[in-house]
Amino acid sequence: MWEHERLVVRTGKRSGMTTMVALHSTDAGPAVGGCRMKTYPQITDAIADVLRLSKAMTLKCSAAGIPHGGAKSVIVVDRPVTPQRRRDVLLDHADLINEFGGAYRAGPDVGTGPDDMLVLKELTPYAYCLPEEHGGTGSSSGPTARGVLAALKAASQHVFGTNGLAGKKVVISGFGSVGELIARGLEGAEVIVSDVDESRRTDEFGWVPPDQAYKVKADVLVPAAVGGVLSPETVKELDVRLIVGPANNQLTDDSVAGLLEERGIVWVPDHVASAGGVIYTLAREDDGAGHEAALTRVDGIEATVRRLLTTGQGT
Ligand SMILES: NC(=O)c1ccc[n+]([C@@H]2O[C@H](COP(=O)([O-])OP(=O)(O)OC[C@H]3O[C@@H](n4cnc5c(N)ncnc54)[C@H](O)[C@@H]3O)[C@@H](O)[C@H]2O)c1
Repeated sequence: MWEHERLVVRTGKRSGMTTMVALHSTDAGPAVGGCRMKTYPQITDAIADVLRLSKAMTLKCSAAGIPHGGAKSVIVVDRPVTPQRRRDVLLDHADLINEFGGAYRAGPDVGTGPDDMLVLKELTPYAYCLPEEHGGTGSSSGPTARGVLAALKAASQHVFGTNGLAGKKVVISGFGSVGELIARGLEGAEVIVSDVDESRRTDEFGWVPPDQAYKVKADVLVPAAVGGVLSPETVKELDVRLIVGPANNQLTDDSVAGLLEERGIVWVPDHVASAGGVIYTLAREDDGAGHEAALTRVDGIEATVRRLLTTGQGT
């Protein structure tokens, strides 16, 4: 069933590349979401991705109690992206954002960062997370990781009866900017990391090849790479008791939540665990909160997860 307010796909006049915005809902307020720059096998895969991700943003804002709806945008990488072409496609994308008249406000996502937001800002006021030297809050990876650690705190109390994960074995799939910060924040835990990029391997933490990350016997699994990693097939092979991570849209479909429950595996939905970045950014950039006050809001994810796990109600 179609449940989105709007989907607009455009061919950029400067770059010739395809960019799109999916507006899932503005019921709670103007929609926010990241701008993803990625290669897809087919254009229909990009459309499916932007639709799924925009819906997840509505859930994320709602669970975090943020007065915004959900949206997302995608820039489809279908040719080599030279610096000039990157700039051109970002300016094309800014034109598209402006078509929404403020109903969609974009931040960075996979494949984009604060410098890209600075380019958007040349043509649209609706861009978050500019570099700090340009008055923005920069990368949201730190607050996102902090939110996942807050979620892990509540969930470890619920599952293991422990205040933290000291002595527990934790596998992190995706040793990128958020995964690395989570690894460093897990005091006293045995941390095993995994990444498709071998160059991310470090002696600081244990290592498993990416195709083994969802099969290793451990206490906790942290999906911190891509979505669609929890499927009926992968769930059968899991040997963990708890899953909490930042990757968006971890389930291949909603029925997988039931399969995890049947196997006695506690899963904290990604729209709850990954909300630290958006909570922090909006607190600072829209509400004018200071750094510490914004982090206190991010830490509220711990109480949200505790409520979710004890009563089934996240908000
Ligand atoms: N950065 C944020 O503030 C934020 C906020 C909310 C959600 N997320 C989500 O969290 C996840 C991680 O974000 P990030 O900012 O750290 O991204 P990132 O690009 O810095 O890191 C992702 C890492 O995953 C690796 N990877 C890709 N495919 C993989 C696979 N199949 N198996 C194992 N590793 C794989 C990449 O090589 C990379 O090192 C993403 O799904 C992102 O959408 C991030």
